[in-house]
Amino acid sequence: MGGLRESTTTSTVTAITLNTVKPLRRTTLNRLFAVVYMCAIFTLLYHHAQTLLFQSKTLLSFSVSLSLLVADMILAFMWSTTQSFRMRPVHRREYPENLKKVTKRDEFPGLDVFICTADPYKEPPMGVVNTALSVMAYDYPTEKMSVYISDDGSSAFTLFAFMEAAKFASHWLSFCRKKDIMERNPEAYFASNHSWNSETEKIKMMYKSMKVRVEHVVETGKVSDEYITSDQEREAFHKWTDRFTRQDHPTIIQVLLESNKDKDITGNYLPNLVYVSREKSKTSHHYFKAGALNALLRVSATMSNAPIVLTLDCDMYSNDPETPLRTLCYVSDPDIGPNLAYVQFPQRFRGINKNDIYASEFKHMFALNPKGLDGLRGPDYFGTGAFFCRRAFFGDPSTFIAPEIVELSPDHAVEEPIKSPSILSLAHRVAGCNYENQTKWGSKIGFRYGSLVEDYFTGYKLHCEGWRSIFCHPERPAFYGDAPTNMLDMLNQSKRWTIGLLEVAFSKYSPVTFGIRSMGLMGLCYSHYAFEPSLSIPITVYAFLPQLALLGGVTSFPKVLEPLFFLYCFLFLGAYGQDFLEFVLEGGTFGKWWNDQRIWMIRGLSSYVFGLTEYLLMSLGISAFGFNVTNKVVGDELSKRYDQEIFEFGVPSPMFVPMTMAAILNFFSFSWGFSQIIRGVGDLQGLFLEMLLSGFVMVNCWPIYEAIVLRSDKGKLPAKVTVIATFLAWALYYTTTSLIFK
Ligand SMILES: O=c1ccn([C@@H]2O[C@H](COP(=O)(O)OP(=O)(O)O[C@H]3O[C@H](CO)[C@@H](O)[C@H](O)[C@H]3O)[C@@H](O)[C@H]2O)c(=O)[nH]1
Ligand SMILES: [Mn+2]
Repeated sequence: MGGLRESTTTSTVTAITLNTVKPLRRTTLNRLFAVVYMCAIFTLLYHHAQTLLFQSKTLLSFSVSLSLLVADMILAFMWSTTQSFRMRPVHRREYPENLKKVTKRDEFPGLDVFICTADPYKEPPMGVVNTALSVMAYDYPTEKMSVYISDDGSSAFTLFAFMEAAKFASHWLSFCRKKDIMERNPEAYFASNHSWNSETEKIKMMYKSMKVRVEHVVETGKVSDEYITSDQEREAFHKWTDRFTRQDHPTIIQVLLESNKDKDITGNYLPNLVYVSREKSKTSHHYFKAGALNALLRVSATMSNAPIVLTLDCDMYSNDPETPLRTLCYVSDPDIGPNLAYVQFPQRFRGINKNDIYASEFKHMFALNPKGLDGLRGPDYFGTGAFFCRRAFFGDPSTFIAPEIVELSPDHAVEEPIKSPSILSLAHRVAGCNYENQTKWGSKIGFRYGSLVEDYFTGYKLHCEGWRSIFCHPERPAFYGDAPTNMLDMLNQSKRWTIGLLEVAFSKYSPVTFGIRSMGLMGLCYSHYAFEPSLSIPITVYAFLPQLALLGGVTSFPKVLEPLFFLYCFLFLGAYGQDFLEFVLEGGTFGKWWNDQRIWMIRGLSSYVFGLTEYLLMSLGISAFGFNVTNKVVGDELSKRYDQEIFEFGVPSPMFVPMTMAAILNFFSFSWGFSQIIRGVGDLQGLFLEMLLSGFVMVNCWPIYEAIVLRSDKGKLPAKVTVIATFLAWALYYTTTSLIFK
């Protein structure tokens, strides 16, 4: 694999540094530790196998040993996949200030921005508008930029919001340029900026009144006549006929701003702004977000066909106008450019509470692992905040796959203005719901179909084809998005991912087979995600089995000071210790890390289990699932509790049951063990590890105990969940102790 030297990429002609890459210092230590830890794992597995073969005389001890062996084998496999991220982590930096020495501004490549939205109630149009305005105001030649909105919710309210946004943009863009502000999301700017003058006051009023109109339209459910300012606008809304539904309607494409024609108030051109709601019918597949993105790839090809494409979720606004320039530092690098599929920026979230109680920063997924991947072929695609080279969607770096019509080819030049009838009619055609039939879209071309995590799957397929990607993580976050602020939203998101990942794990492209074969270590990295849901097995085993055994008078772990005791201690402390160190080195705090590992357990007992089950039911043809969009609106009361770091349950969801069962059962096994020791019946040495495990689970379950007994607010755990969980925990205890551990 050859050592990765510290390297500096310079443009050959001018010797100007655009980007640098350095291996992380901890790499050698990581590799050494991996060897030691691996030996420890093998010792434990050897011990389990021996116990199973030679010491398991009864059915009981056999099943306990077998379960522990299986659990530890899965943990060992998952550990090995994590090591692949630790073998070659790198750190990159880019120097956008040097860019102008290499390329002139008018030689910058065109940039098409895709913003996806799917539901005007879960994703309020004002949020989408703010995201769009923040990118329209990029420090980038406006005549080279086009912003496309994909509305899978096909909502007249969203279109209305963007008609308003188009008008406001002509003030906002020139305001940003004049004041040279960093914060170009109007909502965030007005919320945080306090040095007012009359000009700022004026534009703020303008923004507020737009917001009032848009929110009024959503609230009343009607675009009232007084808000419509031209016949053209009125005509656009005629498309929403009585027969129009979200699942069944014709294509709607509205060009709201046309660059080279529409100017802002100071006479500068505005970027293109296009609203697209692709055709839908109940009889054809839509492939959720991947389908939406492919429709935009085609529509944008007919209108602007920029070589660079930025994909954004509707909540993910720009926090730094320089971001596209950072991307260019890689795109225009002759050593990287030719094989480069995309430059991925981290997902960052605004409004996360102090200790990030739902671990939604996803530090491993969005910060630590990508650095490890970047030393190989590059980070996986996160679904948002990625600048793609359009060419990467058409074949591998050496073989170009031509699309079915030449106008969609990445090198096709658009000759006519985007509002011309021929362009508009082609755009409508390629947004049609039957357009993809008998084409390579979704399989060989564009974003890939077949998984609910279209982002992960698309990045994976691109890497398999030989493309590379870059992880660009500047100090000032490039984008900010929303993270779930209640337990159920978080678990539902995680469940959707679980299903999507399993779809890949058990497909013919499974990373453990196809992936490792086509790209070695990189395939192991992808396996880490694909098989993450399998962690639910060891987590469930460790949350219930030793505790039930303890209640049945059987111990599963070695006594204190036995050699194996130290092995267990080393394995536990080694894994947790290394994880903690990495987390903190990446800017985390103890509190955030603690919650991160807590949520890891909760997912293992909840979303992974339910995701696995739903995936099985789907495989058997019993049920189907869809893309359940994450809610991006937060009520006041909930938001208050979130800020106070109180867990939000509130609804009686089955997803809360297994974790509540674990909380109850661990409480009883711990208390029982404790009473044994107090009464002098049990010996502490023998029960020590069991007690430690139960104690650890209990500390992790503390918010659940609180939610059961101490709280009376709306977010507490519904009594129904407690009752069901108590009953199930008791049934589990009863069957195991009376039938198995008797
Ligand atoms: O049929 C659909 C469903 C969703 N979306 C859009 O997809 C985006 C992501 O949806 P969200 O509910 O916010 O999902 P998250 O779980 O928060 O998103 C993560 O996971 C998704 C895959 O499950 C990726 O697509 C996202 O980029 C990634 O941030 C949003 O902008 C939606 O509007 C569509 O355009 N069409
Ligand atoms: Mn999201």
